[in-house]
Amino acid sequence: MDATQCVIDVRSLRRVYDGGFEAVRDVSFSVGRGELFALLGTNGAGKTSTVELLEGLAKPAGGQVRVLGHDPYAERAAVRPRIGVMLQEGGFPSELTVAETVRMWAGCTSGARPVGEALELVGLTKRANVRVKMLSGGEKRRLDLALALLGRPEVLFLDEPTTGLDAEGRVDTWELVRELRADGTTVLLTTHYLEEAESLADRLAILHEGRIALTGTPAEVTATHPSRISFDLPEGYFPGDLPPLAELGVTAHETAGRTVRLQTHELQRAATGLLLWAQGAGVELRGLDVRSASLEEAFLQIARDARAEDTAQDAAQDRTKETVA
Ligand SMILES: Nc1ncnc2c1ncn2[C@@H]1O[C@H](COP(=O)(O)OP(=O)(O)OP(=O)(O)O)[C@@H](O)[C@H]1O
Repeated sequence: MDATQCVIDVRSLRRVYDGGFEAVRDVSFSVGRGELFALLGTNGAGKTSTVELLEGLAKPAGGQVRVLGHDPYAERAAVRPRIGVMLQEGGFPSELTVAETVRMWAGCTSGARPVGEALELVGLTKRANVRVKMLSGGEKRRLDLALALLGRPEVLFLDEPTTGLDAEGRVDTWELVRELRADGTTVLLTTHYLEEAESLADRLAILHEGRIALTGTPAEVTATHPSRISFDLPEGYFPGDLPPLAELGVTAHETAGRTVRLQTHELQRAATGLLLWAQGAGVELRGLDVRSASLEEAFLQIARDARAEDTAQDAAQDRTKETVA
């Protein structure tokens, strides 16, 4: 990526908490101007720990972070006015009203949007005179977002922006984030919602136990996993009666009872071949289920692989203990 276009650059980043726990291990990625980059991961994967380093809220134990060409921790004064931050926990004074909160924040923000405009952006206009303590969880998230947007930031960090929002609120927030991106704002987002990353992100990384397990565009990450087809073998037919599966682009198959399960990276070719075969044979493929590869599948596979690795490591440790004993 051209250095002038690179807005966030992270190299071999590490974060170690007191007590020695390494929450971020050798994380590297970069985000270009106007791009939306999503960090995904299971609970405790290290998303917030990473984002806090990018926001300059903590000093890395190793590696390097550059935001808009600066070290966000050491050169906070240069970076802070140009970024907007929506933390997971906002924590505003609960006795102030929504409008008072935004006004107070605007007082500390150079070039702040008018209060009414900020509230309008996040759909809180009608709640302007309500005390913060009376807001719902979703409304508090909107207020958080309004504050992050106050200074018209060049770079926006959104840590789980739609957690706690109802379906309509989520869609509204997605629309707003799309508009901000279209206006040239660079966005780094963490989320638990795979459809959120799939629909918004230009590129994403899936974190697992502090490391990037997979990264790319949503389409690239999805393509690392196969699509699946399953169906019941028609009465009187055996797996050997099916057309040659390799010729249909099937990469793996198994039969359990009468159910056949296939995996393929060429879904259309495999499905068409099977349906043509069924039509030619005059049989029905009962229970036919065709699923294209999804981000969810890629995500779940990482969790499964990690569990299998943990189990293998535990077994190896048990064997070592037995040998020592
Ligand atoms: N202050 C801290 N001291 C020690 N360990 C911490 C601290 N904060 C977080 N951790 C640990 O670091 C790991 C990563 O936490 P982090 O909050 O970054 O994960 P996350 O991916 O954002 O999770 P979630 O999706 O649940 O918000 C977790 O194991 C967590 O328990």
